[in-house]
Amino acid sequence: MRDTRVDTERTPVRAAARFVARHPRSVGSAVVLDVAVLWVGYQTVLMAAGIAVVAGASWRLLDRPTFDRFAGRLLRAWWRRWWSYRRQWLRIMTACNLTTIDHKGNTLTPRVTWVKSTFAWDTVTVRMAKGQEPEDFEKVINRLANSFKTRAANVRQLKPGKVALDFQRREPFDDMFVPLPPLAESVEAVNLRRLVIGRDEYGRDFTVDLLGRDLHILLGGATGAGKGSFMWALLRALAPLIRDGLVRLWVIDPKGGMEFGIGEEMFHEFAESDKAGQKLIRKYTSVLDARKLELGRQGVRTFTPSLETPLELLICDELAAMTAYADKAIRAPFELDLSKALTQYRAVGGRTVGASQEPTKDVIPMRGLFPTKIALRLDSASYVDMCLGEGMRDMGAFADKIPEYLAGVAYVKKDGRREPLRVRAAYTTDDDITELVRFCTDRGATVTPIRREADDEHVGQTEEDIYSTDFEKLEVDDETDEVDETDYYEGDEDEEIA
Ligand SMILES: Nc1ncnc2c1ncn2[C@@H]1O[C@H](COP(=O)(O)OP(=O)(O)OP(=O)(O)O)[C@@H](O)[C@H]1O
Repeated sequence: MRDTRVDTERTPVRAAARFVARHPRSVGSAVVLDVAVLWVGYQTVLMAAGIAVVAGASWRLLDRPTFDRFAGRLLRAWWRRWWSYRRQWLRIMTACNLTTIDHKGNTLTPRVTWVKSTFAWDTVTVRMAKGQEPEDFEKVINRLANSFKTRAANVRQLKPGKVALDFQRREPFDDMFVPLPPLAESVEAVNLRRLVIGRDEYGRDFTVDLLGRDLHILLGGATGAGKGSFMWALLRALAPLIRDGLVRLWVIDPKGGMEFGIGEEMFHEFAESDKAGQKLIRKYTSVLDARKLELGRQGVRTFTPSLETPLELLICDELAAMTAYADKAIRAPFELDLSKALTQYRAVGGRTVGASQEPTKDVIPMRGLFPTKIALRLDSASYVDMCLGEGMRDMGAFADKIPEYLAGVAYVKKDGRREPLRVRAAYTTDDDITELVRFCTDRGATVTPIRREADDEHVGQTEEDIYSTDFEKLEVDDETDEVDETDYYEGDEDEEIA
């Protein structure tokens, strides 16, 4: 049986030309090295190589994530391409029945064209042999994973004739304990630009920047994936500011308060039904509209949380219950208000965290407005790009491959960063939540249970009224309401401080 990847009538020159064409970088590096040896002598080249190795090793030791981002993954991809994949390729392809025979009886073998490597996963791009289809690889995917000694593997068709094989080499969170950071005692100990809520795959703190990059956060995850752990870890990181009235929580838990009912006392507003949630967000937007007008009048352009203008954090646990499954009369105004919350309150301290089991466009039409997206374990591969953005799964965000036992593990995509990052949130138990609530309310409860109020401004309205919500008019209305709103909130804060 002959290997026909190279022509039967190959000459050394043709073989060499083909090799150069197929491996331009490796051949280029070898040529540069040879020229350098001839030019400056091998001692100098050896010394330069030694310095480069020591510098690289020190960089890796001091800051592994940046080393990995800029150099490590290239070196690893190059090494793994040669050592792990190409070296044993023919043997494993043959053993897994992934070769075909052409009309002349020649054996055709799939060919590795590219290898990409992240901290935990390798992606091997393969040109299939004639007569193959992606299903041929799918059928033997576990055999491939075992042959290459990887934990898991996965096949994707990239385009006709090409597939990507993803191999998971390691699972950093198997051995990494993610501790719950201790409660900060004072406001001064909290940095809103670095709220620690977990660890990343390198063992670094995973932080959220509520003043800059992470204005609004969308969490996508199947049931039990651990969405709650991200939200509670964030609240825990904000604890002293919540206690002192510098952060106010507006929480919508439309599934009857299953997730957040336990923390009701520490919330400024709490809604545990879709109807109450819609009222809550309406109130939220009117408060921030009023603030926008007021700060605009004063010419204030940079937001600093204060007792007069606290950071207003809106949390919605199951967005789908508000945007997809609620009555149209609730859904339509909620979507308008949520879109407004995501686009208009950056400079006046409005922040939003939303969670959903189905991060599809139908369910969350405004998902593109969340600058930070976190994909926990998802039910389907197609949800990954829907949650994190186009092409993120190809870049290594295999959220659909996160095993159930790794609750709280997720891929994060932040605006301005190309690659997804794998992280795990610290887990907040019910006892930790009780401690948190006690801590945040020891100077007086902050909750104003909106759901118990009977002032539903939509009661008696027709669907048409609600659809014709006019934001310009709303702003005028807000101006009229402004004094009431401000009085109402300042009163609340004063009580808390006293
Ligand atoms: N960060 C974490 N670390 C370890 N275990 C976790 C973590 N987060 C969640 N878990 C485990 O997973 C379980 C489910 O978590 P959680 O209720 O937060 O999921 P969820 O995504 O909010 O689910 P649902 O959508 O059904 O509310 C928890 O009871 C806990 O045992």
